[in-house]
Amino acid sequence: MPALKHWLYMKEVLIVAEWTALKNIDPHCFACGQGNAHGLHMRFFSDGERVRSRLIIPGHLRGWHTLVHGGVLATILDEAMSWAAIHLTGRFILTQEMTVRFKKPVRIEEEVRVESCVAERISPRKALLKAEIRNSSGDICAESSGVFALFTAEAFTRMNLVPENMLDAMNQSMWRSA
Ligand SMILES: CCCCCCCC/C=C\CCCCCCCC(=O)SCCNC(=O)CCNC(=O)[C@H](O)C(C)(C)COP(=O)(O)OP(=O)(O)OC[C@H]1O[C@@H](n2cnc3c(N)ncnc32)[C@H](O)[C@@H]1OP(=O)(O)O
Repeated sequence: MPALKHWLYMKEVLIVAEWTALKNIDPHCFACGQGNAHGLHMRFFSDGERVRSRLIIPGHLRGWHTLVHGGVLATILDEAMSWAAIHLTGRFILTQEMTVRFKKPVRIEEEVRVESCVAERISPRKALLKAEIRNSSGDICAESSGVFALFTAEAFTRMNLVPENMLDAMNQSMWRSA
């Protein structure tokens, strides 16, 4: 897949940052699983400092009338922070806590973009992540911050949350691009 290009100007030197598609090995996740019939089918890209995705939120995920349900926006933010935590720290993760600020309504069937980054590596086992959702006009509609627990493969294995074969597949491929 051709990489998207993001142009950054720093100290008058033009740097081209490649946005690389990130590999997903779990087809069932509600947010990113490509095989989940009821899911959001999010795909992620990273330039090495940020992670981003864009999607159109389907009509069955509405709250009031044509507005996207706030819990769905929280899921999108959680997922974006999770992928940033995984791919930018190189660890397995669990969301430990998150805060969401809903700033503007988002409409169903409208394209939104979400972008996330690591704000602070609090300790070897914790990171603070941030994410924001923008509508098609570029307005920030929702933003979040969250504390993520970071696990080595060995520590994540001890948590016994993911079957061993899946853990192996993740371990072999999670930090490679698609
Ligand atoms: C995920 C990997 C994916 C790989 C990806 C491949 C490609 C991508 C594909 C697909 C991506 C999908 C991405 C989806 C992501 C979605 C995110 C979610 O929805 S996560 C679900 C919601 N969150 C929870 O369910 C957390 C529930 N909470 C907890 O489990 C605990 O609160 C926890 C672990 C976060 C903190 O535990 P405490 O509050 O008890 O903290 P303390 O007292 O420090 O720890 C107690 C003991 O727990 C272990 N422990 C805790 N944190 C640890 C850490 N960071 N490392 C190692 N061990 C740890 C240690 O044994 C520790 O004992 P000692 O302190 O060592 O004596």
